[in-house]
Amino acid sequence: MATRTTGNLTGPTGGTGDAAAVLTAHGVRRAFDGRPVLAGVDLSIAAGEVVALLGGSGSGKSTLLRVLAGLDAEATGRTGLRGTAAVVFQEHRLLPWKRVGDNVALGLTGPDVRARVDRALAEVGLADRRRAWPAELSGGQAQRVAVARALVRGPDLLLLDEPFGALDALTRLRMQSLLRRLRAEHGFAALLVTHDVEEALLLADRILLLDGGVIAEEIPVDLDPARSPDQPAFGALRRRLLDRLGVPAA
Ligand SMILES: Nc1ncnc2c1ncn2[C@@H]1O[C@H](COP(=O)(O)OP(=O)(O)OP(=O)(O)O)[C@@H](O)[C@H]1O
Repeated sequence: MATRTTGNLTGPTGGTGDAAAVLTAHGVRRAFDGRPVLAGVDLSIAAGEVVALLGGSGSGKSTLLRVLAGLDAEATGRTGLRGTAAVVFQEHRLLPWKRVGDNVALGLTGPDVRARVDRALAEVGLADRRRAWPAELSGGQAQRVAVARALVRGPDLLLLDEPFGALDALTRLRMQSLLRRLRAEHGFAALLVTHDVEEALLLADRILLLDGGVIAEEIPVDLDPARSPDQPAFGALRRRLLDRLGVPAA
């Protein structure tokens, strides 16, 4: 397992002892202006596993994801990534002066780039928008391009920071089902930051609750793959999570 050496994050290069893990973190800490936000986070994500990271607003979810993505030079602790990771943020972050296809191709090299881009766009249902400009896309389409841009790299791990948070409810449902399909087809692992309990239950194999700067609770989602919110077991887990997050029953 390659170990991150960005900023103050250090660790052994030979592995962390967690052979099946695609991502590990040990004792990750981050403070802003002397105020600790991450106070020693430990986690491990197995190859192909989808883990949702839930927590109240300001609990440090996005901070943790940035650290795990290698985007925070100030964090301390140890992280390890096996293979490649790609990140999708809440905003699509497409370059407005590049066409859709060129956004997806960004940084790729080789004779088959065009074919890979076409395949990735087809997988997110945008085969016909390769020459469009980002400004010509709806919010949902732009976010699909962001997913294609991640997918085209063949990632072992997707780091998803509220990827559907800015979308309307219907588009959000469509994107959730797209992610489920892509995951089934490609088998990537994912860490999904969300504050939507239902989204976490629909997509994740396991839920981590971030509270007080640490992973305060880990909840396995023992639901069948064809899960749906109207199943009693789904409802029971939802209630348990909402209770844990301090949301009173209606
Ligand atoms: N660059 C920064 N400078 C100063 N404080 C920051 C910075 N980034 C995050 N914080 C603070 O760290 C805390 C955690 O922020 P973070 O965005 O990680 O929380 P979150 O759980 O993702 O929240 P939300 O669910 O509302 O998006 C907040 O109090 C935030 O104000």
